[in-house]
Amino acid sequence: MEVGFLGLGIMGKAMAANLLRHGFRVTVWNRTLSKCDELAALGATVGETPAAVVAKCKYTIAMLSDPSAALSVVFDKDGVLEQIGEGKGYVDMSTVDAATSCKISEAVKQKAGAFVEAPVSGSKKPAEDGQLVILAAGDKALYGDMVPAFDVLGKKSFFLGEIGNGAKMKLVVNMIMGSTMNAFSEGLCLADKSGLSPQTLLDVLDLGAVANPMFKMKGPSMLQGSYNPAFPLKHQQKDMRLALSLGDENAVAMPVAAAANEAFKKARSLGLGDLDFSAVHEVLKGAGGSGQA
Ligand SMILES: NC(=O)C1=CN([C@@H]2O[C@H](COP(=O)(O)OP(=O)(O)OC[C@H]3O[C@@H](n4cnc5c(N)ncnc54)[C@H](OP(=O)(O)O)[C@@H]3O)[C@@H](O)[C@H]2O)C=CC1
Ligand SMILES: O=CCCC(=O)O
Repeated sequence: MEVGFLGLGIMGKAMAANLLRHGFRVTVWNRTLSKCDELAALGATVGETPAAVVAKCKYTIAMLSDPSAALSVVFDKDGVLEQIGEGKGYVDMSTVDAATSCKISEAVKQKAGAFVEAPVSGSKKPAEDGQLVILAAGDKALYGDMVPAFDVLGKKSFFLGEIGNGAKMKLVVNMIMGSTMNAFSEGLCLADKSGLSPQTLLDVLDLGAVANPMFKMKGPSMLQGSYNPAFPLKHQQKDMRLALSLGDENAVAMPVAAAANEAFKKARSLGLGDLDFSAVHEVLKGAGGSGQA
């Protein structure tokens, strides 16, 4: 199967490499074109523009930072819309809001193309290992066509119905994740300040009802103040913002998420946006925790 791939950041690079490893023919594009070199070395063809990739491939996947990037790659000059049309499918796996997805869907459909939104749960390592959870919605026939690719990229795909449902599900999941990260960080600080070993707290948590892969994976590096980015903090804050906006639209009170968002915003203002989202711990430490936890 031949696919185009737009966006070779942390996730896109791992996903495109995974498709190549599994025998897919992949044509890649990235705004900073030099980032295509590594994929070319693995066997990818390089497209000069999003339009060139769509012209070449029946199916094109995108994995871009945020709504503004997702819209730009579709609507700007040399964008997806210039070449999408009958018999071609566009699959946006970026985390965006439902309004962005709907706008792209409408434009692609007007050109007689097909569109699926398919944001993912899971970070850099699951992307490398093909263990993502895919939250798809939109054109059912295109979804069916993409199953061979989704089976390589993920351990499970959900088809959630009409466009927007994938985006909303993803935002709900990440809102919970961002709020949980804040509670976790506060707990590490509280343990430390009250004379307990934060490391022992990690061991205790891991054996109880709230044990989860995030605590297990991020806890030890948070205790060391090490935040090598798997999921950049700036993207987590974007997701909190979009989730809070979804809460506004639906009159859902979200005081916990709102407080967590403030901590992520503070972290961004301190220049931590490109670090892993667990770097919010630096903010919470500064707000009353010790310098150690
Ligand atoms: N990292 C993670 O753990 C996860 C991330 N996600 C979501 O996946 C998406 C990608 O994340 P990730 O790979 O981590 O992000 P990165 O920041 O590593 O990569 C972002 C990508 O978007 C491109 N981009 C940014 N702005 C524009 C623009 N205006 N026009 C064209 N391209 C643009 C970047 O190009 P350039 O190289 O030129 O800057 C790069 O390819 C995000 O929506 C994120 O929320 C979802 C699940 C997990
Ligand atoms: O959007 C990023 C999600 C990261 C994860 O699910 O581990």
